[in-house]
Amino acid sequence: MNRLAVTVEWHDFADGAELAAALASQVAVRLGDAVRAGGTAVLAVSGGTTPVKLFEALSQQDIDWARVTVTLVDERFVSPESGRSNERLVHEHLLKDNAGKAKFVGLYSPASTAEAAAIAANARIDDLPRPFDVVILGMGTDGHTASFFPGGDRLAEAIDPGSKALVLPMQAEGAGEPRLTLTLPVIAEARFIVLHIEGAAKREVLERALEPGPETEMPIRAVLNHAVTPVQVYWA
Ligand SMILES: O=C(O)[C@H](O)[C@@H](O)[C@H](O)[C@H](O)COP(=O)(O)O
Repeated sequence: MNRLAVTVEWHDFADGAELAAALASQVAVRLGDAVRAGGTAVLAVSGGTTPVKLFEALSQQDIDWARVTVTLVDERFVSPESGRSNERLVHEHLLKDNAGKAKFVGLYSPASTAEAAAIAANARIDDLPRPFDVVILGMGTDGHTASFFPGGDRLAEAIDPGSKALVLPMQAEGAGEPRLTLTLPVIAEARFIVLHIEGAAKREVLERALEPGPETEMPIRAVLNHAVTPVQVYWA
């Protein structure tokens, strides 16, 4: 495996609340700087259960949210009304209060198949300024991030650093519904990449992923190996 220079910077916290406050403040600084420098900023967030406290803390940050576009790292191919929808999660916990002024670009659209929805999402992501300013990733205990699931039907393309696609559909044993995911290049090129994980089990999984091994076995390795900036690990 071509192991590039992997740099991670650890930021450890006593608990999730302390982590959420610190990370929300750091993300707000980065977004504020980006807006002052270029007029706009793009933040891509992941779903799941871990980021809820972070989203709540972010929604209170006092920055020029009207110039920020929030998008998703990945999405379940379900309607935004579904309890499984990341778009719904972001609307409920992040796009409110101060952050209610932000624009939102989702990955889901009511297409007949995840493939068709991915093509539509690809066009929407292509319309956004890149590289993104901030990308916040989660990780599963199987070593997946985004919807880069081990055994995923489109995993090879999704983690190909030369992928021309920006969004791909993904089906995998551990994924539940069909997924829509940003591809590796969109994530790896971001100006500030955060990996937000909580608990001892996920820390052990990440430490194993930092050892040499196939990216297809622990797809978080694809981000660790190709990120253009040090991956900021926020752990509690
Ligand atoms: O849509 C999703 O599920 C996420 O984008 C996914 O990549 C998530 O970050 C991990 O599965 C961790 O999820 P938890 O935070 O729920 O452990």
